[in-house]
Amino acid sequence: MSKQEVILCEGLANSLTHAIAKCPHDKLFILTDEHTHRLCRPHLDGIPALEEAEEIIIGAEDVHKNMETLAAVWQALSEKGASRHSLLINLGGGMVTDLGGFAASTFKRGIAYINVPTTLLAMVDASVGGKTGINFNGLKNEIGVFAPAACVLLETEFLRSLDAHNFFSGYAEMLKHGLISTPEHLAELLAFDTEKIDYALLKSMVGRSVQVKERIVEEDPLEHGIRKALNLGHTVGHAFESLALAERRPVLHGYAVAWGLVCELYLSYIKTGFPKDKMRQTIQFVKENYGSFTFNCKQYDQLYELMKHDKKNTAGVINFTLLKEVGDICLNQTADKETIFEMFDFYRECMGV
Ligand SMILES: NC(=O)c1ccc[n+]([C@@H]2O[C@H](COP(=O)([O-])OP(=O)(O)OC[C@H]3O[C@@H](n4cnc5c(N)ncnc54)[C@H](O)[C@@H]3O)[C@@H](O)[C@H]2O)c1
Ligand SMILES: O=C(O)C(=O)C[C@@H](O)[C@H](O)[C@H](O)COP(=O)(O)O
Ligand SMILES: [Zn+2]
Repeated sequence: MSKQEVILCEGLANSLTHAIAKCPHDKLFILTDEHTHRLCRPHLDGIPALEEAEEIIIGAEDVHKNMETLAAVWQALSEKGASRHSLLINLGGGMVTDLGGFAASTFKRGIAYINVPTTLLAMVDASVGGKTGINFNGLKNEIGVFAPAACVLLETEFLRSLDAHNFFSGYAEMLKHGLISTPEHLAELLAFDTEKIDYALLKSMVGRSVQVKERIVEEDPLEHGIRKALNLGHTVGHAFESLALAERRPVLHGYAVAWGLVCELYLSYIKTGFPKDKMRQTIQFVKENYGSFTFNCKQYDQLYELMKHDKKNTAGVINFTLLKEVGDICLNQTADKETIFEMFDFYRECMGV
């Protein structure tokens, strides 16, 4: 997999113009969702390289990260005359970059694409690293391919229009990066004033956070080993997200990850000796900022079944990424059903569910 260029922009117009020039193309397409078309597309007005670009607009949020939307994007590319040599710009959050990246990398066996992430989550995580795909059969990212964007342009000015829920959703993936990197990075995240956002400081933290991901992806782009660290919190988090989707009470991905981190830090504490004080400190942050996902003990089996679909699993054995310490990662950890149910009991008790 080719190395991906990730640029923390000082001026999006210049960076985008250069990025487009580096991708020879016959036709240019811009993919947005209905919100980013309204809120973010105007930031690109007046860029000469985009003058002839065709627009493709899809529905917003994860309920649209599906086959129907994917087919609609293929259809639009086909009808608007895209060729093997066309270029797609994904302007949006992780939903747009995941689905747009998958549409691009499968259309005519693959056209180039550039990601311009507009949410915190997409900037620090989704737009980088080449995981693309859609949800299918009630499961997260069940269909997809590894296919990196030619270039990822991070313009943190977009974050000024993000609502608090989507801010915290992205912040959960930053916390995950803190937990798998260094105590200093985690401490900085836990101390950040999320009520009165200092956007200059946030920009530098976005830079540090995305670097955690970049370094890991560079070492293991196809998730044979260390990339599984980026999945901390997701074995349980994706099960929460799928259950919520099935019950028509969808939750934001980062919220599911935050609650998944609570569960998987507990597993880390009992199985790999993660320090109790650091577990409590992180859980406190989650309790204060994310509320809780409600479920009862009758749903444990359903969550367990969902976890059996995790992509890290082999031969039906549920695979977790756990921690011995902040930054000390234990891959390929398993837990029996009894321990997993004990973990759910812990979650419900400490989150007051
Ligand atoms: N590929 C990966 O490595 C990876 C990593 C993490 C998450 N993901 C996926 O990313 C998706 C979540 O991404 P997300 O959190 O960005 O959600 P999203 O793309 O659904 O965006 C959330 C909402 O914010 C709106 N929005 C986007 N930019 C905005 C802006 N600047 N101002 C105001 N509103 C804006 C969107 O229109 C949407 O309504 C999930 O599907 C998740 O599975 C993928
Ligand atoms: O980039 C990765 O690798 C990750 O695991 C990042 C996650 O935050 C992200 O949610 C990813 O889409 C999960 O991938 P999946 O393989 O568990 O579907
Ligand atoms: Zn994630």
